[in-house]
Amino acid sequence: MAKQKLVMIGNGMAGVRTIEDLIKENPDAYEITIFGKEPHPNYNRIQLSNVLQGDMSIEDIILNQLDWYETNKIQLFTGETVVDIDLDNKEVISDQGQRVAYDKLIFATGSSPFFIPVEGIDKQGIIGFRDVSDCEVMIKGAEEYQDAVVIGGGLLGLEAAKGLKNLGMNVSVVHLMPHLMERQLDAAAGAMLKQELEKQGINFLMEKQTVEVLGDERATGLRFKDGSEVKANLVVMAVGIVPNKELAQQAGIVTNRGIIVNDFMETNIEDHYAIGECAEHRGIAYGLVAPLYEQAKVLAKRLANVPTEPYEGSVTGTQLKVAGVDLYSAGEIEGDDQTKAIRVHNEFEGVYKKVLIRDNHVVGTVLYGETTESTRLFRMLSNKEDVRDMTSLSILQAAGEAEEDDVAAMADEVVVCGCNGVTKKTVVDAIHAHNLTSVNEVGGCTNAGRSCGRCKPLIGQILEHTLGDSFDGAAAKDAICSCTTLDRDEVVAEIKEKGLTSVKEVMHVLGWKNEEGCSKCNPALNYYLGMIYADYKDERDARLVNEKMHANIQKDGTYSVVPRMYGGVTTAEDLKKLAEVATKYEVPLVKLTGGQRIGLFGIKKQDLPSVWAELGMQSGYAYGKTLRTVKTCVGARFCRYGTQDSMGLGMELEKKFERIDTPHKFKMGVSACPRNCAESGIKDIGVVGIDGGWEIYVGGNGGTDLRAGDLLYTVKTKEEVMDIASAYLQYYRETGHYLERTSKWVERMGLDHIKSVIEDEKVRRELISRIDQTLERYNEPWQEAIESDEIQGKYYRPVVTN
Ligand SMILES: Cc1cc2nc3c(=O)[nH]c(=O)nc-3n(C[C@H](O)[C@H](O)[C@H](O)COP(=O)(O)OP(=O)(O)OC[C@H]3O[C@@H](n4cnc5c(N)ncnc54)[C@H](O)[C@@H]3O)c2cc1C
Ligand SMILES: NC(=O)c1ccc[n+]([C@@H]2O[C@H](COP(=O)([O-])OP(=O)(O)OC[C@H]3O[C@@H](n4cnc5c(N)ncnc54)[C@H](O)[C@@H]3O)[C@@H](O)[C@H]2O)c1
Ligand code: SF4
Ligand code: FES
Repeated sequence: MAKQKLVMIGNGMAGVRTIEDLIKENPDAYEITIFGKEPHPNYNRIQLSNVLQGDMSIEDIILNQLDWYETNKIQLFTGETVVDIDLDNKEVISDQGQRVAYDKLIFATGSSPFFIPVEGIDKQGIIGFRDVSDCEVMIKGAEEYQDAVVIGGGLLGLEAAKGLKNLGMNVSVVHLMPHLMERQLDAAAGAMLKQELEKQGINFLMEKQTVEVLGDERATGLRFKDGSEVKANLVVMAVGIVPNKELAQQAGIVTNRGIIVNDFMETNIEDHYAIGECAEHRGIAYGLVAPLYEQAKVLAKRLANVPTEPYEGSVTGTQLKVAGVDLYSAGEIEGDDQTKAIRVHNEFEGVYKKVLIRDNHVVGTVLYGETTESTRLFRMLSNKEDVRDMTSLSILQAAGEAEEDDVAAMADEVVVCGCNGVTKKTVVDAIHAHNLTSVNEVGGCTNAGRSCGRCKPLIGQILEHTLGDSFDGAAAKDAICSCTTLDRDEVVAEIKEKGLTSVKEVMHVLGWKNEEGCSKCNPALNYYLGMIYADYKDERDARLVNEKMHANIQKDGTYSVVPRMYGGVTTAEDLKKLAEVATKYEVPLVKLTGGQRIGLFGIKKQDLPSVWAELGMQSGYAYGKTLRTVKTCVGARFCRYGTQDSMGLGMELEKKFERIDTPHKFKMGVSACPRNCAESGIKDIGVVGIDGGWEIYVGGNGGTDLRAGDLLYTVKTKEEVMDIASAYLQYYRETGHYLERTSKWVERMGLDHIKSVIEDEKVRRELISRIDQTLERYNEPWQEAIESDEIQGKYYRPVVTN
């Protein structure tokens, strides 16, 4: 018997999830055709905020690669829009003139951004934030223009604003109401959010009604009802969305705000269904994936002819995906005469929690600054749990504890992944049935974690609990330490995705087993945070002892002091100072180091600040995971073989990159001819002068893992050396594992791959720009210690005991 033909209009998140579920129910039920207006396979629209913020690429957010469609024999037409439906003949008609017949038709057309109908709204430079192309326009706009305005201070507007800010624009958010996200937050939480985002450099224009877009062809600004104006060459509309219902409406299907469906996602015309944001169910068109995926399950079963419960609507919870903001909101926000509120407002710690209760049931919650209770409160809310026997404190505090501390105590029916409605039991069953050992594998099997990603740490804990020792065995190989099961890439991705900004926050949010962390993860997390955020405020206490002290501890408990001698060059003045200090403090050993400088060994901890003050020199970071030295030969200035100014280039390199944090220590060498007196062949970056230029070697190592450097490039000028060194160093910073030397990193990444990255002009420029931004954050640590009584008290004064 010929298969029935199923056509779906729209290749987005809700629609494709329906097809995935349908295939699981019955892979052979239909011959499936999908039309997608966008040129991409189905991708995770939720993560567009991360694409805009530069943390992910389009490739990273693809949910179904093209081979998924092929494997499942789905005919996919991308970049093709359905423009009409012939209901009588059951055919869809595309903008490319294609007619495709169907037995059943699904509308999965999503929504479009709402554009406020004001004068000038059709000018250039005004866009929504809905798809990949919008992201591309914004990213390009940020390269050309300075001033961006986002209209709408809701979820989408704030995520757009943060993305544009990260792209280096001046960003103002125009909001109609007195506080931000008024659909999700009350005034108190809204004010806290505004304050945090202002700290992050976003400007707010509250209670402003836009009446006109200024400018000729392109927007130059906005005018408001009160007569005031703001400059803007890029305007992002984020004032809500409108379901794409026109096609259905044209065809005679009943619509209201969206396409009206019953509890089985059926429209008023047989064999015609609607799913996702374009559908209106019991008066609601949802704009979050969790309810849409619930709808998808029901529709998939309906299409597969499998009995299903009806879809009766959803309670939704939301969070904002912006760095440094931890908020959660579900259900009612303000309450009424019948509701009682439990409220905690800790202004000192920036925490606000409100739970609304009516008739002994939680009906709403707003959390700001601390959201560990969100899953539990949401469950109480959606399950309509009776709370009459609970105290107000236990309603607030009971949440989170059991889940966090004891996965074993978590009931089977607890929803682990809110976006995808996956329970603990589903995860555990999948782990057993399919021998799953990683969070990604659980996602592949159950969908848990495949949307916003907030639940991934909890899935990790369930994996660990379920597999016990065998999980440790499977995960330990990659986990950054035994406090977590997450590996380096997962931790970095989570930090970016959730906008985590401190070591403690990472440990807390990602469910560290040991809340203080250990000596492995503390410095590693501090490094990764500093690598991700150019303006990161270093957490000194998270560092290893030598870096914390800014001096190398010796075997007898004393310290060494090794000041910078850029390029191994010193002066009589500096030598005199070193001699005076060595005499005054009775320094037991004055030694030339392997890196061409002079070290003072055996200095008492309490003498360190005064030694540094009297030397008046810069720290040589002989203790740091950073640039140590740039060894140079005398080069063309004095040596008869020298072809280049090796000392000049070496000093320039050292001055530029001193203090930059790297995954491990980093050494450079510059020799002015292939005789290589500065041992450039065994340096992390080694530069060798040749006639008319320089050779740049990378990945060399003269330590325990002896390795000769690989030739990366031959260039003509010093400027090119500086650029390549910048890009190379930054790429190592961004992809290296903490404590991985470049000799290992080059082998892991592959020299050809590194070359291809650096050769891409755009990528190279971006890497250089990021390292330049990061370099701005460093101060001279010895100077800081000299000037700060607090630092001296905390780190260098002896502890007095009575
Ligand atoms: C930046 C951003 C961040 C978000 N963050 C979150 C979040 O954190 N959490 C959350 O739950 N939700 C979030 N959302 C909302 C979530 O992405 C949507 O709810 C979800 O994508 C809706 O799925 P859908 O399939 O209904 O629509 P879509 O994913 O929009 O898919 C519809 C597809 O249909 C195509 N289409 C439309 N008309 C036609 C036609 N005539 N012919 C062919 N193709 C057509 C469209 O081009 C589109 O590709 C976010 C949305 C955005 C834009
Ligand atoms: N983190 C998330 O869950 C997330 C992130 C992004 C988008 N989304 C979804 O995407 C959809 C669109 O988001 P959204 O933020 O555009 O919609 P929204 O309706 O949630 O917020 C729009 C905001 O714009 C304000 N506004 C309306 N008219 C205005 C005007 N003329 N001037 C200034 N402000 C005005 C409103 O007061 C409101 O706060 C929603 O469904 C949302 O749930 C969710
Ligand atoms: S590397 Fe060449 S230029 Fe430099 S000191 Fe040695 S011989 Fe002279
Ligand atoms: S809660 Fe969003 S992916 Fe699991």
